[in-house]
Amino acid sequence: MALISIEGLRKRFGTNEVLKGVDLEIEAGEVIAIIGKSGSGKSTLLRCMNGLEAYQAGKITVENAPVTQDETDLRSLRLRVGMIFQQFNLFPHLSAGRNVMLAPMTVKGTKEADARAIAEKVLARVGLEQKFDAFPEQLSGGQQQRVAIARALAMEPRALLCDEITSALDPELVNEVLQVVKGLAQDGMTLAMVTHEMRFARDVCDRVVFMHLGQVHEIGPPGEVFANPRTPELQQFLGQVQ
Ligand SMILES: Nc1ncnc2c1ncn2[C@@H]1O[C@H](COP(=O)(O)OP(=O)(O)OP(=O)(O)O)[C@@H](O)[C@H]1O
Repeated sequence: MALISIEGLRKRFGTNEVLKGVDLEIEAGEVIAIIGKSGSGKSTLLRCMNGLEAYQAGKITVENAPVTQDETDLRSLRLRVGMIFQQFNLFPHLSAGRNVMLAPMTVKGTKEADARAIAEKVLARVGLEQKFDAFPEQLSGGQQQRVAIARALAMEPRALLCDEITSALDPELVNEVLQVVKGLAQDGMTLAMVTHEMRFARDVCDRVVFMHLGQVHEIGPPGEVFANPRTPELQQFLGQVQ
């Protein structure tokens, strides 16, 4: 049984159909890179998986529970699936530690002392155990994104969805964030990443999903997808990004 299962997913904004029947199964512990041209529907696919966007047709389940816009379903989904965005979205008036503590305290009702212990643990996991009391403006972009990853981890999710999480960073800060994600992958976290980092996709991911015009156009292990693209669309895309 796949951890995340997507069947015949269709999503439109007004008359613009952005996802045109997406099928995808993600197993527990799998690391998936979602690649494709701008506008091919990558972000929309992730946002549908996390209940941030409603969809018109098809079915998404996480651990067999349907992803819908129903409040109860959404609350249970938030406990199981975390999402990290291009923008870090930290509260500027709260320390790194407090940013991390907030999620379990507000969503799960975790007591303050327990939330603090969780925050210390997850900040250590992203290499920021020294930065509990630092405010976002005192941190680099890479460090802020690592706090955002820690905040997602504080919910003890079954899967993490990452939407271009290094795209807002200066090039020299990209690697420290990717290293953290690589560590999570090695620890068995289920990950779906929309990314432009082809080397990361090749080195770390189990499978690569190439989106084109709102559909999964090619899918397979990176060794196959990058070395032997079957369609001209993927050949052209790889020619542009590599
Ligand atoms: N909230 C929205 N309202 C209307 N149209 C939207 C909305 N979000 C996305 N779209 C449209 O959906 C299409 C797919 O967008 P999406 O962001 O999923 O693509 P993408 O592959 O992630 O692209 P990028 O790499 O540029 O982020 C685009 O045509 C976009 O304009």
